[in-house]
Amino acid sequence: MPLILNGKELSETIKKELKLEVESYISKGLRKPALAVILVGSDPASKVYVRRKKESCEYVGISSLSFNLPESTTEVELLELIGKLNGDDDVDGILVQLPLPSHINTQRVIEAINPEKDVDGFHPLNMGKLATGKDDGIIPCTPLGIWIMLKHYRIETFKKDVVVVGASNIVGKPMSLLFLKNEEATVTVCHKNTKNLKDHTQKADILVVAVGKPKLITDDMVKENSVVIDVGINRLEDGKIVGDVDFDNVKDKVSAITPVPGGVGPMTVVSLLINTLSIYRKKHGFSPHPLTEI
Ligand SMILES: Nc1nc(=O)c2c([nH]1)NC[C@@H]1CN(c3ccc(C(=O)N[C@@H](CCC(=O)O)C(=O)O)cc3)C=[N+]21
Ligand SMILES: [Mg+2]
Repeated sequence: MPLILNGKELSETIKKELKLEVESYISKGLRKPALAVILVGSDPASKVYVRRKKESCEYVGISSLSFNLPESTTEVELLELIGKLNGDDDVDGILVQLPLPSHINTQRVIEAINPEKDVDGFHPLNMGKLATGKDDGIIPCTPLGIWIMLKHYRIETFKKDVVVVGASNIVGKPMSLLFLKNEEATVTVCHKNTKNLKDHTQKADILVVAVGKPKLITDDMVKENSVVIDVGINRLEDGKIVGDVDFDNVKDKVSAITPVPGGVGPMTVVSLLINTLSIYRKKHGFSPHPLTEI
């Protein structure tokens, strides 16, 4: 059996530590950290994710301010709310749940968030800082969560051949930039126009898959004893949630693998808390959060 990278368990351990950390700020007389969560519309999956984020905030002692806006909200109304939250000194982080309804320009919304409050790290300034190796930006939650998980399990990344499948702005691109930081690993990014996916994935010491296609990755596509990180969240017709990797088919060939659910997803949520605390720490004259140090 491979090592199962248990993101659920690790996220719970980290949340307990974050709870103690927040208690220490409160006992110094500081205010509670606060995260504003904006949800536009009523997509069922988005509602589930937002609820998870809010529950996790409450557990560690971060106030979560909910803004549940109707599907009919205009872009101008959303931009006005963001402007108000940007100017509110008691709000540390702002998260706009994606995807947004199609009548709203997502990029314009992301760029309206004060980059210092951009807990998702999606603002071009934060993406640019990650791309240029500057350490004072915010790292997107899924890549940060994966990095923390790899380090926790003492999986070596230095000089490894990493293959990232999926080139999205929220996972694939920032993940590849993180592995490239300090010239840590050799990175290949594959996407829907990659000519022969298997030629690339077969060479990966660490394979990260973030596409959204059940069973995309089978045993013939992975290298023996490699590490497989599955970011996919696919809901099947029977309600079951599976990743992009055919877990049962691949598991006996690899040395470590993340399950879905219980792998990357919970690490994404815990990274949102870490990013919120990091912003709060900087605002109160502390160093960035140690878990954001790459
Ligand atoms: N602005 C923004 N930031 C995000 O970070 C963001 C977003 N929008 N939109 C949607 C995606 C998706 N995402 C997940 C978070 C947690 C789980 C998670 O906790 N998954 C659990 C449970 C899965 C389930 O039951 O649905 C697991 O994998 O074990 C999954 C996916 C954050 N996203
Ligand atoms: Mg994310």
